[in-house]
Amino acid sequence: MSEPLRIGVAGLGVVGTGTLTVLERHHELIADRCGRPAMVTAVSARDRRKERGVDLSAVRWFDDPTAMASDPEIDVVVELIGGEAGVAKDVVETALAHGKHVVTANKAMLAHAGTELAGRAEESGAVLACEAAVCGGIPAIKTVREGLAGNAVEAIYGILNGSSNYILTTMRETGREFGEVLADTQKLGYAEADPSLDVDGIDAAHKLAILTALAFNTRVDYEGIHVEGIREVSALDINYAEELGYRIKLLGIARRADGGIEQRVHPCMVPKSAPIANVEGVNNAVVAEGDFVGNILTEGAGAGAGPTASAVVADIMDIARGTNLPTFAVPASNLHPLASRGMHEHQGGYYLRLMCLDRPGVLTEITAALRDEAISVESMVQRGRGPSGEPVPIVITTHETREAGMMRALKAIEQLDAVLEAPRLIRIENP
Ligand SMILES: NC(=O)c1ccc[n+]([C@@H]2O[C@H](COP(=O)([O-])OP(=O)(O)OC[C@H]3O[C@@H](n4cnc5c(N)ncnc54)[C@H](O)[C@@H]3O)[C@@H](O)[C@H]2O)c1
Ligand SMILES: N[C@@H](CCO)C(=O)O
Ligand code: NA
Repeated sequence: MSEPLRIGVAGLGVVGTGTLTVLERHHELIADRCGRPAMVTAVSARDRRKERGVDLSAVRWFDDPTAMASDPEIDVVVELIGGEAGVAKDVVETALAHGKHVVTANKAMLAHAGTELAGRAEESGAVLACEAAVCGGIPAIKTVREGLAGNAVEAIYGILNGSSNYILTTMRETGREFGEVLADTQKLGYAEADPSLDVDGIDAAHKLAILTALAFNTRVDYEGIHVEGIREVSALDINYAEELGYRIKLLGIARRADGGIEQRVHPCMVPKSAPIANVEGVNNAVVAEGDFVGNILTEGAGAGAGPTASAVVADIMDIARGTNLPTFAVPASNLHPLASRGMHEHQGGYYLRLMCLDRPGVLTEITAALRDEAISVESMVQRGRGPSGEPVPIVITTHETREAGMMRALKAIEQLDAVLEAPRLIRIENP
């Protein structure tokens, strides 16, 4: 058997201790599959005395993870500290500068500096691997980079944030409102330290930025993503969605379209019959559309110690086997600039919910605003009548139309005297 691969782990939180556990428990299996052992020889975290349930007696401890990243006795640095910049990025840059391979789960860092870091890895001949960064245990990166290598990818999309999916699922199942369910996510162990990263769509956008680069061989362009979260989704909209045959899901979508690639994260109404509509709770799912293979859906746990560590260890094993694949499927120097397609050019169907005074002529005013933008109504629901002066919901779905026109129509509708609250708009997606 060959020399052991020597691993330094920076960060011993949920994913770090999970990674140590997998490497310890499957020591023999990993050595058999790789033809050499993979051994953690050094670690770094903030608190040396903390009890973590893993045996650290035989490993070297570094208070400074950057010092560990330049240690000549280490072959692979596993960065599991987190954070868009700061110490995590210092660790990765230091390791790559010393020609060491890097495995990371840090989607925030890669969304902002992925192209640059992949370039540094290429220059030093090192691997920068990040399967754990995109939907934890789901092999999303391997599926696109390796399994679909012979396909042109038309689109990649999915449920990329488990906390938001849990909130939407629970709202639907219990009829509770967003604010009441939000607190539950903290107990799941899935939420980011700052839960607004989850519910405002930012975490999903971080992962989408990485997937887009992989699928389309483009530079990572987080700034080009249109991002909306789920705070505004109400129990009322979830009920209407059910009635109309849809589920509301927070999707991250990157699709080739005229003039470039559309990248967006927002709540979507998807037909209940679509496989992705039935991915519930904390689960994630990624769908890739390849020109030869068709649609591939992978579903599973996008977070948690075991699933995320499973992906970290798979990357470590690639390195142990001597596999050196580019981070984003092509060498970083060959990544194309991404021609971002603006949201105003998006074409799709829309769900609108308006809270209106129930009086003669209101519907005519609303449909006139839609007609003026050549928007064709697919269905309209107005039911019930509240106490005098109370708003009643009017729900409209439209046929496919251009977002720019829809936004103009919405502005006109919002200004009508009979429309009492800001209209709610949810895009309809037919995956
Ligand atoms: N938790 C998940 O399920 C999950 C899933 C996918 C990706 N990730 C990503 O994995 C990474 C780690 O997440 P986590 O949930 O394990 O975080 P965590 O907060 O549980 O652990 C972070 C660890 O980093 C250490 N750390 C912080 N600052 C440090 C410093 N200056 N020097 C040395 N160590 C330091 C902490 O002591 C802690 O051990 C993040 O990038 C996160 O986005 C996590
Ligand atoms: N906060 C993330 C964790 C995994 O990236 C989620 O809820 O999916
Ligand atoms: Na993954």
